[in-house]
Amino acid sequence: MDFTAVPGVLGRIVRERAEDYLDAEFQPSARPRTKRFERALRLPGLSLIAEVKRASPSKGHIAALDPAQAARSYERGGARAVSVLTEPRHFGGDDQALRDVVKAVAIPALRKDFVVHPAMLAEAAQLGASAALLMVSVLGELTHTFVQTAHALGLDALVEVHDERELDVALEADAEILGVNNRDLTTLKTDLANAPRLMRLARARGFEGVLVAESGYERAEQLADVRGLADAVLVGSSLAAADDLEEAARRLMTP
Ligand SMILES: O=P(O)(O)OC[C@@H](O)[C@@H](O)c1c[nH]c2ccccc12
Repeated sequence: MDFTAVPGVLGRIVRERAEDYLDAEFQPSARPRTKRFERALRLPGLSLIAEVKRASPSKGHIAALDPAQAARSYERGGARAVSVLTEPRHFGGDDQALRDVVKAVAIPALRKDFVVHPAMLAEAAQLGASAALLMVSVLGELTHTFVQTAHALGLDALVEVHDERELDVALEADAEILGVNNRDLTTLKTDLANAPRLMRLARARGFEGVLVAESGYERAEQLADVRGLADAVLVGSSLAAADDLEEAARRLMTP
């Protein structure tokens, strides 16, 4: 795969990840799909996917979280799933964080990384994740193949889009769980109107799967626009930076 055309900050990260996995071998081990992640998001009301995020390109250092402790706090605060960043250079993640979280909580875990190689999906399954993030901005027309690979490994795939063109690709790829990112990962600018707009468009085009609004949420009032539209919301920085993660999760989700 060639990622020279991926622009901005995203391009840099993706090329680094491609280099990391240059010699990786993909050894598929088929597993039945449990759809644990998908089912958690489909529970009545707006589901919270809370993210273990220690740093980011837009915020720099966020918090020196202990992943297991953080995930337990999120779970007590009502989170229905936990997202764990495993990207090491810009997000302070690692594989051990995911392993620790899976052991610590009963709710399903999402591997959050810049997936550029199928070996990263096999790894996600091995580490105990129930789902993996797939970004259309990175995978383009290969998204379909990666969705199929994730499913064959027993994983749910959260297919992320940021604009209308990417939405078309995701729908063509038979995504079952669609994430709309409010943040443009090439410029790091966030616009909270983006997720509601593209989620409405997805429904208008006949998408019947699960919808996830991603990024930039800091206060309960900001969720008004996605209630009744999204099945779930993915929140990282504002929760991770809080003194009391459990309380922050609960407060954010209380309308
Ligand atoms: O920290 P925030 O603004 O609450 O955002 C969380 C999550 O949506 C964000 O971390 C994210 C969304 N898509 C990604 C892709 C790669 C890395 C990170 C992300």
